[in-house]
Amino acid sequence: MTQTKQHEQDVEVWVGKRFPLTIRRLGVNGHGIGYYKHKVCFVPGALPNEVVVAEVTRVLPRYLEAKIHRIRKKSRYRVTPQDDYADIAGGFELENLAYQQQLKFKRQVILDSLEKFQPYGYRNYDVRPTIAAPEQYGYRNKAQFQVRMVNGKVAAGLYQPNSHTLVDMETCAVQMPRTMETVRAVVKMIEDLQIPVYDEKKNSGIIKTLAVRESWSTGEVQLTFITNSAKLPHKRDLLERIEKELPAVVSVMQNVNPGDTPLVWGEKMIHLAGKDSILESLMGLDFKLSARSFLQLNPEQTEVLYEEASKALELDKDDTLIDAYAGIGTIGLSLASRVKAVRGMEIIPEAVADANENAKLNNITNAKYEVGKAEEVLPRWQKEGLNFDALVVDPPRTGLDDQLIKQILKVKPRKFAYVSCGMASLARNLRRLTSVYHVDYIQPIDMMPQTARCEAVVKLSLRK
Ligand SMILES: C[S@@+](CC[C@H](N)C(=O)[O-])C[C@H]1O[C@@H](n2cnc3c(N)ncnc32)[C@H](O)[C@@H]1O
Repeated sequence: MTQTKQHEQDVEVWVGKRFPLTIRRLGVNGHGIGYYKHKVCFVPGALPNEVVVAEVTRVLPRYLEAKIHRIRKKSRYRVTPQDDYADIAGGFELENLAYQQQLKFKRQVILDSLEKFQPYGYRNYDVRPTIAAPEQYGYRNKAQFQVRMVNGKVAAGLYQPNSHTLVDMETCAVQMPRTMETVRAVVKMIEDLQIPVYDEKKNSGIIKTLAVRESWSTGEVQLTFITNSAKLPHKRDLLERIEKELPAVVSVMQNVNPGDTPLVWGEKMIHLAGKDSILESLMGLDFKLSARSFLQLNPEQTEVLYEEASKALELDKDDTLIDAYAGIGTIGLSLASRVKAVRGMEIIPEAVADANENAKLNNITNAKYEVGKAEEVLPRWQKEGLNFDALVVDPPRTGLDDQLIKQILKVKPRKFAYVSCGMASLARNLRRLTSVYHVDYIQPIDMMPQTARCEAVVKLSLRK
């Protein structure tokens, strides 16, 4: 195409322009994708095979973003979302799509990532059908909502996609009901007591975020105020009301995270009232859970995920298992009775303290956790003479660190399960891992219905 033609096409598109668009497929973020004059156009909420009238919301050099102005031809898989704001707030991209199709989409995301990164032999991988979640709503154990003033009132919720416009969420159907009841009650208390909430433009005010986590097994709730400073005005009145009005809240914490930072959590924790943790039970074990520690968001499906990790490892009594990126030790501890020893590492100190305490709590004497980066701790353990046969890794969405991959390729543990929540990083990591390992299968598991997020367990074995 000549430069002049390209230019003519660009000026033909502007914010607000409307045109009919056929949706060809869903992108990794769950947004509908169509092509307007050969340019990719992302339309949140639009489904494959639909024809919509799209209204452009953003023009970028390589693609367009648009919203649905009207649906001309509806997908037969379109369903009515339970949340009014499903199309407004970010994070519920698939709420319009029938659940069976959501499961297919999640498997397809894996296939697309493999196609993009092309790890060795990828065309022959056994990518299994996605395991469905038992509950498609009401499963999520943690609400982490920003708190701001919206139209003169205290609001708590999620941002609109690509913006800092907060959607005040009075309900949220994917959340466990008690997490939402707690958020709304606390919003009212903040409003009544006139506690200043954060203003990012002025970097003023105190309460930035509310994090509410509920234990699936015990019903205990932990409430954390994430604040702009260690000061919390009207603290005594606030804690009194929480105690009186919210009996399920057994732990109240404050996390201090000053300034306008992209990170939600800061380093400093202050214990405000009750216990400093809540108790969760998974796989027949009890787990103490601190506010900053990671726990899977769908506890019921977590048991399925860990069972899949266990299947992929095929452990036996003489194995030493490394639980890398361990969180509070849920994977390693749930497998400890099947092996000789478990060693694990994790970067959040409170999580490691929880993991070691959780071992004691469950009378597990063959498991030990350490604070540190997997890529640094593992080589040290090697130098100290630790031999291991089995490895489970469960990294954040960014995937495995390069140094860790190098180490794994050197040590070559026989049994290796990769639990992944980032399909692009998984496919990228497999490119390197497959120089030594064979991908026996990839098992997708739906941990987060209504969202585009995918989780998978990969069974790897040494190449012959
Ligand atoms: C996806 S979570 C998995 C936690 C745990 N396996 C579970 O199932 O609950 C990833 C964990 O890795 C930790 N982490 C992040 N980077 C790390 C690193 N370089 N080394 C060790 N742990 C890390 C995070 O703090 C987080 O707890």
